[in-house]
Amino acid sequence: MIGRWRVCSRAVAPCCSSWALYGDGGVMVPARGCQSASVPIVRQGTKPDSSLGIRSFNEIPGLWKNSVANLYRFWKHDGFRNVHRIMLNNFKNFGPIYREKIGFYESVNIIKPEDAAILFQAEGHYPKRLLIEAWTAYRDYRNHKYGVLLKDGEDWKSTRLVLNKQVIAPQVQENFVPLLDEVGQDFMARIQGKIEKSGNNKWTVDLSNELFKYALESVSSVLYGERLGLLHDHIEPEAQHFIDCISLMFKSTSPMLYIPPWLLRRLGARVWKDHVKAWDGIFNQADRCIQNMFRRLKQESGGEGRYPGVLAILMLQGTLSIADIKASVTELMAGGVDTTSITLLWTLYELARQPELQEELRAEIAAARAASQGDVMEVLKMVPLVKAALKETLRLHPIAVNLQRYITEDVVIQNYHIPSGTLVQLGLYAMGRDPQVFQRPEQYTPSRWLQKNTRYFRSLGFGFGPRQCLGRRIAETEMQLFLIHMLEKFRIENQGQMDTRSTFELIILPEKPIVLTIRPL
Ligand code: HEM
Repeated sequence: MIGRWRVCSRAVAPCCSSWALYGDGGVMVPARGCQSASVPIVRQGTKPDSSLGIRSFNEIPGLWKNSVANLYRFWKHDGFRNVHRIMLNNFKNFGPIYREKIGFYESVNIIKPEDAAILFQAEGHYPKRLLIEAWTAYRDYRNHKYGVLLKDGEDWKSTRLVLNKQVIAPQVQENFVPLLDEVGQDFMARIQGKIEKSGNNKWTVDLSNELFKYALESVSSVLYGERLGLLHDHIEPEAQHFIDCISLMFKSTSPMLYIPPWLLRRLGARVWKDHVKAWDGIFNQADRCIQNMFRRLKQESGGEGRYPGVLAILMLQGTLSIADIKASVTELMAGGVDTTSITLLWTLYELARQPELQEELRAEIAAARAASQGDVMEVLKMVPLVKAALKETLRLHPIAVNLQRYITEDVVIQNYHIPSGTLVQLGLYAMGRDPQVFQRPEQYTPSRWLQKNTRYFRSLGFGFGPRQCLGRRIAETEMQLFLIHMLEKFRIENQGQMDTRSTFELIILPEKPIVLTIRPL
């Protein structure tokens, strides 16, 4: 105890709150004990003690005193689409911690890995992100249940624990691999077909819509154990509509982070109407897939040993209610499209700029193929550079601009007292580009992740702890298989494009189309 404050140097390793660890920083199932480490955390107390030199919450630099003026300034600088660049600037201006209030959105923002460690240590047993009111408002409006993404407290935890076992536990990967590998191979056959059709031995294209289809086909095959057929030339209009709705859902969310959805709804604002239209499309398509699945389950007596998909397993298991399963499966489907496809697009963009890196990756993949004698699971264990490339993409082009938690205890970060209940955000985009955290951050260098001691609270693209990305296992497997197949068959070239800027539409995506040329090896 120091004064009224207790300083605790408990573990800030990637494991806390009595959950056991799965993979890279993943904390998934209840377990005993916690690892040890050394970051001091103020655990209790109501007021900062100036005799310790700890500065008060109100001394944190930033723009938080006039939230309406801040909203106006933010809107004038096209902030809705520039959140990531504004954060980067704020860290340059205010230093490694700043406080902000824009409209009704109030936060403390941090950038250092060691501060991220303190943040996640203080996330409590039921980690909570910023509630995206637009998403809950839609569900309340249409009377839909909340799924794992939006649930809270014990309700979230019990659902998440059931889902973890089917979606993210290491042992489920072998169920997914044959399905995802098949989708990967079909995608490559599709590219080959396009190249042949072009008549000049190459295909020059903005791949984004193709990648959306690849991602939806992949996630659906895992969720429903069945192919949607999106990699054919003619796809069902509902499937394309679903893809368009996901983009619209993300795009229409970002203004509603700062302006309450109930107000926009009352004003009959376009953004609210678009948002409803988008979620309606998402829920309708997910419902169609779920209904098909029900029908199939009733008709089929036995699955001849074939993996039936996450949805069927959850239904047969009967631990969650049908309404809960539907809500979470819809969210998994919605979360599984733009995230992986945009990450793959950025990866191809970076690889197109570095032909020699493509060769290095090809050599690694060829060696893994030769050593694994046709076993895809084995190949996946032998491609560290492929995995590092995806990490590097998420460093420079993270899907989420920040990671957020409402802290459940008082902490001291950068010598400022932050009271329990505050929304603290780790600037993921800004951290990835901070030269004090990553040497030569502007360079795409996957091998940096192969060096020892580079990972301490730095590789956080999928979040951290028990509330990290639930779809991580699917996403990683899907993206690794994609790169393996792609690099085995094709060379990726760019069109001499200058740097492509990114824009914020709740997730970070390229501002303009990325046009690539794909040639057979
Ligand atoms: C490159 C791909 C992806 C990235 C970078 C990504 C990133 C993230 C991040 C940063 C979070 C918040 C984690 C936190 O707060 O600690 C998250 C949550 C989530 N993601 Fe992903 N994601 C990806 C793919 C997917 C896929 C493929 C799915 C579905 C199959 C998915 C489903 C979810 C769900 C359901 C949550 C909420 C989990 C919860 O609240 O318990 N994500 N994701």
